[in-house]
Amino acid sequence: MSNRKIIDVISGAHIAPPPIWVMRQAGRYLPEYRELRKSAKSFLDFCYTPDMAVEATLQPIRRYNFDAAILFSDILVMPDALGRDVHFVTGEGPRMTPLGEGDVDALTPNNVLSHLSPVFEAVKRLRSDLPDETALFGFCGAPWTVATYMIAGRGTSDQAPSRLFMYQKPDELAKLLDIIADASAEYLIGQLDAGADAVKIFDSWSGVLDEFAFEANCVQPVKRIVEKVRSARLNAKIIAFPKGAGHFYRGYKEKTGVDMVALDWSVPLEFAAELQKEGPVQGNLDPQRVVAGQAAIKEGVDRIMDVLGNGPLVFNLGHGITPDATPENMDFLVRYVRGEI
Ligand SMILES: Cc1c2[nH]c(c1CCC(=O)O)Cc1[nH]c(c(CCC(=O)O)c1C)Cc1[nH]c(c(CCC(=O)O)c1C)Cc1[nH]c(c(C)c1CCC(=O)O)C2
Repeated sequence: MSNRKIIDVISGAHIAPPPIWVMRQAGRYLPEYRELRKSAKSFLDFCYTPDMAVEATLQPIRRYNFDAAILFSDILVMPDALGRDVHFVTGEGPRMTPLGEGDVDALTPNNVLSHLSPVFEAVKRLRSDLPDETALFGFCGAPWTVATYMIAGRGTSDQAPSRLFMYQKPDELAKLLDIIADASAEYLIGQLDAGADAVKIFDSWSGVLDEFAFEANCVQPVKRIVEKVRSARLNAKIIAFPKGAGHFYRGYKEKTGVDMVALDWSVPLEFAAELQKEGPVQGNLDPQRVVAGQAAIKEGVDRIMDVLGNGPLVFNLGHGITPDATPENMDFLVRYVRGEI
């Protein structure tokens, strides 16, 4: 047993009430985040300034004493470190020049660790600033999800440009996924060495692929990262979030080798209970319930706890909290899950 509950659950323990943290727990629903954000030149500057990244990470811990803090950063620091021109347009999202002819070969994987050294500095400071019982998570994007932004140059609703790229340039895609996977493994090892207790791989766009493409573009690259990280750091705790994987959640833990799988809110609870027999699960409240208010939160939490509460569970939302959720509703969620109200 460790003194960090979430780490015990990731190792397979059942803890009641379940430990809780929330995807995007540092973010625009918090007034103190919006205030801090104003002082940053750009979103990437925010991520690369350890003082700011540390402060943003700690804000939700001060308010809600979550059982885990997640490093404040973004999955798109990876294409930035690989030499693409990443920027964030306020109110719209990330932008970069779509990959063109020869661009994959021109990526700069050897620069990644030095480019991302401010992130390691933030992790180091966080581990010493956080309460001892609060776990610290590092993270990266999964290769497929990161690749979708690099190929399209922006977020799209169905990743049609990346699916087309996959059929037209399969070798180019395979090369790209390998480059991102290897750089991401190094990046996660760096975060673990700086003090992260566990790392999470976000595959937010795994739900747009057929069974063959899911296996090749989501399962295999995540497995590659897990193997590389574990060959360097045997006991690394690794979580993955293959959002929208649906049926493909079955067996995902075993195939990739991760310790815990995060579930989106579309996963039926009875199916989630079967997945929980494969190992610990995290999830999966619809974030809109935290916008809607107390009745919606109670109903959703009760349903999850009825079905998943007797096994290894980390309570979380099924995706990130949205900016229109209120800090008061978040407070209610945390206290309700902890049985304080
Ligand atoms: C796909 C993805 C991205 N980033 C991330 C993912 C995977 C998880 C998911 O699916 O949500 C991951 C991410 N992004 C952010 C974190 C920080 C840690 C935390 O969860 O609190 C994490 C873990 C901060 C952020 N990343 C971003 C913000 C908002 C930007 C701002 O504050 O100006 C935050 C707090 C920007 C971002 N970053 C990304 C997009 C599409 C956007 C724009 C959409 C939006 O604005 O919500 C890419």
